[in-house]
Amino acid sequence: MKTHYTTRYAASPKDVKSYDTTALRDEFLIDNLMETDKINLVYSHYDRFIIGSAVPTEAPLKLDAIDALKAEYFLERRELGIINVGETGTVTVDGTDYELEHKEALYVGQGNKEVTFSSKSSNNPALFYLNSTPAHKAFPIKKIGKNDVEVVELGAPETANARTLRKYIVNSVVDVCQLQMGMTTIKTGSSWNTMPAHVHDRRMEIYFYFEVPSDQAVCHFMGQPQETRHIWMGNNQAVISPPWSIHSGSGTSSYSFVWGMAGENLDYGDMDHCKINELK
Ligand SMILES: O=C[C@H](O)[C@@H](O)CC(=O)C(=O)O
Ligand SMILES: [Zn+2]
Repeated sequence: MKTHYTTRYAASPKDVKSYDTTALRDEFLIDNLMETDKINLVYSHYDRFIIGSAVPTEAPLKLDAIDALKAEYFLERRELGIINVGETGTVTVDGTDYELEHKEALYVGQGNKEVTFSSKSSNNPALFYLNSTPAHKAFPIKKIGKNDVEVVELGAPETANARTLRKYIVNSVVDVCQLQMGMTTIKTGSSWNTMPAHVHDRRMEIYFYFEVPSDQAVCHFMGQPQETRHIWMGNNQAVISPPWSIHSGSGTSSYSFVWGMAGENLDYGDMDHCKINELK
């Protein structure tokens, strides 16, 4: 079995105030993604969101039903979003192949029994980033190519937050139960994502940072708006944002990240914005 998983529990903001660097990283940082020939998953108790990666080289990798699900197969009561941030690869769902090029996505609805991942070239593998949430309705599988995404330009160079946001898995593009996923790329010369910061107490969120140069980093900010903490992050690392937490980062270079969320509603724009000069 090549599907590995660890569990993360939910934390109270009262407790998180007293966390030191190690405790904060142990609880919220995910730093074992994109290991080759493995499917690595984190089962979070926030909205029972699963974060993971699949990097097949020579042999395909099969998504197993991890014990935490107590299900016959992984998608028995779940839906899955996949974004390929590597080279061309194929996701096979119950015998049907879906080829995903760099930055293409696939939505796989509840009830599909077998999901496997393979790469076109074992030397330049696909890097499949995975987000999965509980689902109570079976929606059709849909591939989201580069031209299917909704593109939004945000920010400005003067405020160092000029960025392009691409909505891949949102309910105006694909029918979903509760999963939302997209990708944001910071423009050269800008550093901030999600500034002004926001919270959405109805939904948790995961940021997966990639395209971070190996000698650079992103300083990710979390916590209640008047009680923030930071986590320094490198390439191919993800961070869990509890519903009560801001999620915003500033990089030492340009970078990209995949955002994924789930919870009470499917309204992407439902955010409570924080005043920048009131953050603490
Ligand atoms: O709830 C929405 C999410 O936090 C992200 O989509 C925000 C983001 O990518 C950005 O502003 O740069
Ligand atoms: Zn958000």
